[in-house]
Amino acid sequence: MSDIPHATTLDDSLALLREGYTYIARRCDRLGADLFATRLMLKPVICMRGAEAARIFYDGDRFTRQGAMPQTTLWLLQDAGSVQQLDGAAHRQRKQMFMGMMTPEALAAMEALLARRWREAVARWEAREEVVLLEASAEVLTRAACDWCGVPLPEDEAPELARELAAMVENAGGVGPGVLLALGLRQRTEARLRRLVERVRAGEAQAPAGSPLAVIVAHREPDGSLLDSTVAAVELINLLRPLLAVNRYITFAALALHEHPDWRDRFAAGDEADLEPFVQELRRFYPFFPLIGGRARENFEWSGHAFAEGDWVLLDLYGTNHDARLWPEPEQFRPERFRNWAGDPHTLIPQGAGDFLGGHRCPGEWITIAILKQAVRLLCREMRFEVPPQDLSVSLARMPAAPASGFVMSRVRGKAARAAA
Ligand code: HEM
Repeated sequence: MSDIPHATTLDDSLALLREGYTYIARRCDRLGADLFATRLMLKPVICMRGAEAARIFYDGDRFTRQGAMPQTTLWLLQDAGSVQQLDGAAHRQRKQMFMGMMTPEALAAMEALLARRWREAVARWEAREEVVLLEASAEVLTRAACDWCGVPLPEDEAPELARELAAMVENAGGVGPGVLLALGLRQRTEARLRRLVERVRAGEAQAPAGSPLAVIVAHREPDGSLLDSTVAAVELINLLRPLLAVNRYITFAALALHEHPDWRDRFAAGDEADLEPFVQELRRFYPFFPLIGGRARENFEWSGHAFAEGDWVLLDLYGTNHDARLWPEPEQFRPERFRNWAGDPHTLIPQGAGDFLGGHRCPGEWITIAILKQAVRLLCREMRFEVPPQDLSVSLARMPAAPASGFVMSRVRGKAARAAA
């Protein structure tokens, strides 16, 4: 690794924890390079950022996700046996299963389910003095996600499942006492979904026709076998958990609308011309996944560096979304920048880069955008609320990030209540 700059310290784990989302970009700026070598958790690693780095990392079959993340992060997020841990033809076949779920009709169905669950929740929020949007939207999304997936969820179990799924996201950073608790909760969720898969296969429970549950239960591996029931449960969680995780973007949407009331007024008036640019800017601007890890599957050269099979590499997602060469004035929230955006797959990369089927780009990107558009409509057009004094700061050292207060709303009133008043 002597051909590329090295970060100066012996091990940078503490610096990564301290600097969070800005860790890689700061060093790239300081070293004047898009890649550098360092050590994390005492292991050698190459960090890189930028559109060209994203292309190298995502296009082709150069990297595997196996052995590329701390174990606890893997267990809490994608887990063993999941699509993300597969490579080559096996990955493509499983990924096709996910992409097949993301039809325009299915996205529209999710928008409708979200609106229904949101309206029900607003009626409950009206009775409360204050509502923390980060938590409240997690529960709404859990209900909508289960509806969408075809997973039965008794009314009173939604808060508990929301807590279980949220704990997986909250603790994915892999440090702190919450990790063990989150792992325990995850085992419970996994066991519940495994039983559901087994009952559907035994004809004791119904999976709605065409639902993701029905698709996963019937999906076949390249060798023709059904998915093992544990793997099927893991892939169901790989729908439910990230669908809930969109609560962070919804909370950031509320923050952006609060801080840029001109946008809120436009959406409230029904002007949706810039709704998609607004949502894209949300995904670019606000922190979510800081980085993604991979291990080289082959020897290759890039940017004057010889990568060897087995090398551990981290790609900076947040830093690429804030790279001033790609996004002028990156620290300004400016949806206008997406008005005529050509859709380059390697520059806006909060959910990965490159191609969906050929690589590990997030299959949930379109549904995330659909949910966010609908959430902006619901926040602006279906309810009124006040934003009491609170700490809305977003620490870039905390991964995953969120406004410190979780975005507290008071005096929530829904459209129906407003019309009757
Ligand atoms: C909440 C917003 C989301 C963010 C920030 C996000 C982020 C990401 C990222 C960065 C990756 C790429 C991982 C890699 O390169 O290895 C990824 C992959 C994945 N995401 Fe998402 N995601 C989100 C929502 C979703 C949703 C809504 C779903 C499902 C409905 C989903 C399901 C998946 C799956 C299954 C993969 C693995 C894909 C593969 O390995 O081929 N994600 N996500």
